[in-house]
Amino acid sequence: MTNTTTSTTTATDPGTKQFPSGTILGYPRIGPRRELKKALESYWSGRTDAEQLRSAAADLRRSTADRLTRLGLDPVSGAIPGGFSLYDQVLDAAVTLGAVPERLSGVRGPDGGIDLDGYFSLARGNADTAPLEMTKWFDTNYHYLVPELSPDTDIRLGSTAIVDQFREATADGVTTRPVIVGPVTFLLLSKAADDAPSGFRPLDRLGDVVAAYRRLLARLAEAGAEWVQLDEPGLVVDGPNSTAALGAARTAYAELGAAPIGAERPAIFASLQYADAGDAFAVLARTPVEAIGIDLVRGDVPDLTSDVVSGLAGKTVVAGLVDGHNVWRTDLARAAGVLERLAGLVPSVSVSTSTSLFHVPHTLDDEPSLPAALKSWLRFADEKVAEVAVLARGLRDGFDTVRSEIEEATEAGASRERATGVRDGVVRGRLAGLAAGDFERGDYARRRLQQDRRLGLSPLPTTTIGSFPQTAEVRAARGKLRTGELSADEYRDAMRAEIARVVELQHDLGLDVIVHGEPERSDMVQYFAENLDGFATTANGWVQSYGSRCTRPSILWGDVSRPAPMTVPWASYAASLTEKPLKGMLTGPVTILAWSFVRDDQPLGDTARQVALALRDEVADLESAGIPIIQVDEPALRELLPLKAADRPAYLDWSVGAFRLATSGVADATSIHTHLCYSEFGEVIGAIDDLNADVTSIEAARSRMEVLSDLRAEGFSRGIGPGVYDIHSPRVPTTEEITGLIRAALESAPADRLWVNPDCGLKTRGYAETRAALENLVGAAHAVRRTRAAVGA
Ligand SMILES: Nc1nc2c(c(=O)[nH]1)N[C@@H](CNc1ccc(C(=O)N[C@@H](CCC(=O)N[C@@H](CCC(=O)N[C@@H](CCC(=O)O)C(=O)O)C(=O)O)C(=O)O)cc1)CN2
Ligand code: MET
Ligand SMILES: [Zn+2]
Repeated sequence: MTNTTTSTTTATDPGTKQFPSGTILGYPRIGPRRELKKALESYWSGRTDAEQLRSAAADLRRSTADRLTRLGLDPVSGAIPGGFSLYDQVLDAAVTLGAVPERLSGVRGPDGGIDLDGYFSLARGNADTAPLEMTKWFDTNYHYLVPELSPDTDIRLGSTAIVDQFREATADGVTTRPVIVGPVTFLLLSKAADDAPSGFRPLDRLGDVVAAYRRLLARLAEAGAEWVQLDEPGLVVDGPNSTAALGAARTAYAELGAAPIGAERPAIFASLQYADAGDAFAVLARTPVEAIGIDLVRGDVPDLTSDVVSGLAGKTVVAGLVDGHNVWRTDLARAAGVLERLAGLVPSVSVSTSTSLFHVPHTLDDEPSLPAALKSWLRFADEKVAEVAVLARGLRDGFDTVRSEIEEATEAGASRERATGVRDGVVRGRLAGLAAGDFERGDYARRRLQQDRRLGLSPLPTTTIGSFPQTAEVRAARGKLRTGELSADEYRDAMRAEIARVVELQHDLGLDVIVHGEPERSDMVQYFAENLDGFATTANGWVQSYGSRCTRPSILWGDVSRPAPMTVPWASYAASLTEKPLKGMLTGPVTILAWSFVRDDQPLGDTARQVALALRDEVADLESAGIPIIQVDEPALRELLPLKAADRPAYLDWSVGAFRLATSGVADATSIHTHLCYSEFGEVIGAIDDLNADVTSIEAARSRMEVLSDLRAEGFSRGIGPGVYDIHSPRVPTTEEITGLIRAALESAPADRLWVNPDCGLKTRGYAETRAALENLVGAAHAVRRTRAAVGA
């Protein structure tokens, strides 16, 4: 193979440094052993002070820069990205712009700035104010904070933390590449504040936002930054704002690029991520940015018309060939091929990850229990950095110089294809034998009649979403099981004791439908992964989900089957303690996929149906054990909705199909519930109806029941439980507030279909607030029942 890139560097403006040949778009912030989580939680609880938090964060940034240097990124050419955040990168962008909504202006310090506690109040709320809303970052399980803008939000360079961090690294001899969410994506991810006039769109503030970014870039240039990365994944998403977004990108980057490079700004690297670059690539090619990043894991090499290629003069195309969002080893031969092809087409090419690596765990080196064969197919963040370094060396010195690394990767891929467990004839045979009837239940009216008769519930039945607070004692017991300090029997007894306490609490509170409380689950996906064949779980593979909260996504590597019942003993034990109906609790196939790292060697729909069949067996066993209600949670149904409109119908088809396959084996008298949260459901309302669940509980408290009118418009006519208690905050809602929400819900759904429940599970809450809030929830349901009975409704 030949090296075609060395001659291209001259195309770049002589004032501009060449973009580094290999880089990553971002790196995990939480720390290999969750150092940031621990520092944050200890600061929030008052055990440590601001200075200790600042120094823990600085230590983390320093050890990250050291590690990335050791792994082969150049410490002085801007190959090492900044992009650290104490909580969230979108919040950081908002704070950089000083963009604090009027309702939260109390978080400003005396000098008008936002100090550490103000920052955390925006993220987590305080005694007086609700925090910014939190929602999913593109199609991932990471949650960002939603900035609120109005025509008079004060937008100006409000914080220079990003400049300070650049200087901090420089002092250590590392020239980083500061990273910030780009101006257009920032506005696309923002929402209009409640007090904004109707018709206002955040994009209307583009001029002010760009002016503030211009000042930020000037400060970075002054500090010596040669490159800055502006993340613009918002530009690749199909949606009602797509056209406006591309127009805004033209304006924003013409304006930012007009400033003289070196003196007033660093060279600009605009990165597109999470999907095919589509039209955004050509748009950016025509702006005066110096580098454009594209996701070549999810997307293809862009159309390189002569017009686009001439726009690329002086620019570097940064090819995202190492997957930032999944853990499989890169097919280096394929990646090298793409790089060589690109190098022949455009003036200058570099290699990178497809997205920031903060979606994957730190390192495989801290996973002694993962089987060696599986490990040889995997790459976590550090190992991916090494892959980038290999490809960059190939680009610079010719791919012959990395021949052995390429061959090793090819061999690992071949061994994965042949490995036992990757293909299981029994599982495949079962899938091949599925018929249309396996996805269908009986007529809803008949189901409803039989379930009503069996359950005998009052109108507006009360229930919870499944989990009760995960206490330190419960987690400690699981810790002791792992270390062998508790035997399996002792652990089972500890969980049973917890279940008994939770059932008794629900009796005390007067809840109508009882749950076992999920104490045995470290996580609602990991628990099932631990009990199913085809999955592996990690010891330290933590990934940030929001703020200090992390998950250890499981690795779905082979064909999936269920060796034994997973939840039946817990549910049966809980049922034995109560006369009231017990609701069994499972995580649905789509959510199990969404929150795991999933094999990339077959269509997701096939994998989803395998998981669905395993769950179908569990549903059947719960039914045989006499459990009358089975809830199958699908909070991630919206999360996996493809960013490209053309891919959505096929996704909705397989995702809805997998849920139906898991739940359609039951008799009419068995009630199937589902639960959805953490998303805006507008775009998947039709799919929610198609799930064909008897009852759907859905997050609604913060949006004051908005979702109900959408459901009504869709003709949704089965049971519905809009959340009336926002479990994301420790605040206890009053009986009056909840009564108000139930009455609001009654305007969109009749009383005989309405359930009363919280927004989501209670695992992150404490017992004191949980008890108080549920007391008010039951009180509110009873109050509404009484007034309706009095007027004969
Ligand atoms: N996978 C997933 N994604 C999700 C959700 C979810 O529940 N699961 N919910 C939504 C919001 N996201 C969330 C993500 C994480 C957490 C969360 O609370 N995570 C916990 C960890 C939960 C866990 O895995 N717990 C384990 C391990 C706990 C632990 O830290 N153990 C200690 C030892 C404990 C001891 O001995 O006391 C240790 O390893 O150091 C367990 O209970 O077994 C945390 O960050 O603190 C909540 C919501 C959307 N996405
Ligand atoms: C993120 S959805 C959570 C549903 C689960 N049953 C729970 O209550 O925790
Ligand atoms: Zn939920």
